[in-house]
Amino acid sequence: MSFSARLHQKALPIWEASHNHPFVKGIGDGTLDIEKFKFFMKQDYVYLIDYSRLFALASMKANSLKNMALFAKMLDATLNIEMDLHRQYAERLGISAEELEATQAAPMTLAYSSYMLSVSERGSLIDLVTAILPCAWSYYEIGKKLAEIPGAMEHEFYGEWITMYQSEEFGEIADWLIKLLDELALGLPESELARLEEIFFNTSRFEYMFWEMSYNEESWPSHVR
Ligand SMILES: Cc1ncc(CN)c(N)n1
Repeated sequence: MSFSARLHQKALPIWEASHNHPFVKGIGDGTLDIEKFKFFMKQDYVYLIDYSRLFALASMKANSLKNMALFAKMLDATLNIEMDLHRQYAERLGISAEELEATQAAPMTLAYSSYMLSVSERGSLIDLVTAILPCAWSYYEIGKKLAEIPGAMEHEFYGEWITMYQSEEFGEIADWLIKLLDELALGLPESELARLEEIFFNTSRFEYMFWEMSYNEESWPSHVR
């Protein structure tokens, strides 16, 4: 079994909980309360700013010129394609790009981005790739699953979100990260693999918690905002 398949198997119960989360189901059947989606969009935007920084860091830590260029491409795709989806949704919701960028990160957003940044800054390239993989891979899986629901991609509000995450271009990023992880993991001792498994498990948990936070619109208590 490849290392990525081992990680996927270990985190499967968490991934399934994400797939079955009412937030995700609500996007799929079009019933999600727009206020919850608005909360998610704003938090996701500030999350993606730090996620983009990780691609810049990955480019610096990359082991070849080819991989440097690929990480630079992912940085560009996140800043200019994925985040553009957020800017477009924001416009439809009456939020300006400036307001979106000035969103105050909620505790869970801050915890997730800070965890990924600290693991990636302290560790080597494989730590970074392991930390970001659930982000790219699980959204692609969710996108594909939701796209199977008849009419979901044509939904007048949530259709574009599903169309983006099920896209071939988005899938290529996930596939490339999976392949790179498996290459980097070759020959590593079990103690190292187990340490990486913990990182993957943690960011999978954070992915679930991000849906949970968004569904409940959980931020700082109003008196300490
Ligand atoms: C929290 C989260 N995780 C993953 C993705 C997909 N890049 C995202 N936009 N937001």
